[in-house]
Amino acid sequence: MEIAAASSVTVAPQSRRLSHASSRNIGSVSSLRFDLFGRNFSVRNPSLRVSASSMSAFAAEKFSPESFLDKRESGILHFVKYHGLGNDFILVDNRDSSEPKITQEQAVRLCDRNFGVGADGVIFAMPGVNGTDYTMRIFNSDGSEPEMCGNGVRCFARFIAEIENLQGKHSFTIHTGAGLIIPKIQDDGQVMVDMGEPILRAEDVPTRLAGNKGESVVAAELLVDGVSWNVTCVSMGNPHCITFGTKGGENLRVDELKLSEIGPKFENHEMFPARTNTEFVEVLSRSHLKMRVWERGAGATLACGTGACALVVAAVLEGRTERKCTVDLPGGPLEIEWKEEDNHIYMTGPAELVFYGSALL
Ligand SMILES: N[C@@H](CCC[C@H](N)C(=O)O)C(=O)O
Repeated sequence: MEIAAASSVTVAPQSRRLSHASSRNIGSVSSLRFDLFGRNFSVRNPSLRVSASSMSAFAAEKFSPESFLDKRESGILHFVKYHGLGNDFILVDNRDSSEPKITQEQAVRLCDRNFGVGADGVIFAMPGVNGTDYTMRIFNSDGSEPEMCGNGVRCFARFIAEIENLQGKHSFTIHTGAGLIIPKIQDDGQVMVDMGEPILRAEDVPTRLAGNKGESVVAAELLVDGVSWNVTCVSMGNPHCITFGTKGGENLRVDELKLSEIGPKFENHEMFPARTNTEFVEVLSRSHLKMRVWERGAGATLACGTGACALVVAAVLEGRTERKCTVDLPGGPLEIEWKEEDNHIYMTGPAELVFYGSALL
């Protein structure tokens, strides 16, 4: 049985128990809606029996993902949490507006793993522009706004399929800060994304390191805390600094890295005017790489899709691998191919729904 309780239901703020002057037992419920401090709340499967006094009790509409997302109470954000290989996001249905439903400060609070929902970022599904189906915007967990997110766009595709109630194979055109991105949901649920072309011109990455291969920065020297690292700089719309190790040093063993010490030094290095994401990479074979990432605005994450694409480009430019590679990230593998015929990078990997929720703003 589902019950929607109108505003005449009162809740004792401290005990959080329904209070009632005179009561009429209306049985056990599987879903309850009520007002608290002027806000509407939903409780599924409440372990209580509800008594109604002067209130009017009536059957609510069925509690389903669609009706859940359609509610627009002020002060409450309905969201769906997804992850792509452990890189996790709060997805917001923003299809009715080109302004994000929450501020960057609110995103920081929601992403907090102790005081909020917990996520690496918040992603907004917005109306398309210039003939595209949708626009994707994202706030990092520190509130900054990146141009693009690879794992996020796979989650975005699954989210759209969910809220548009689409089944099976689907493809969308998505406008992002990195231009047009086209994800395709495959039969097995994995998402293949045309991530477009890499940007290599130093100024456009952006990096202040001087181009050493034409205008690109490939296997160049970057001094970090007195240590000389070998870096290649690639933008996938967002900036990446890729390193396979120190100058003249051994191949990196990424498990041995002190990522939280070294990561912020790359992220905030003066050579990166827009800060940078950094991928530390170990070459396992000419088609198999292993990486750990320190993300701009989010720190150590379990996966970075744009990072995996950028590092395959770097590995090819440095002559370390073929153009098609499996990249092992802490959260699992991604398949990446940098195609010669169109210069586009294709990324294939999973995106999983974790839970639906509502958060107080
Ligand atoms: N994890 C993402 C990248 C998210 C944006 C990044 N932190 C930035 O600031 O550029 C991915 O999967 O690509």
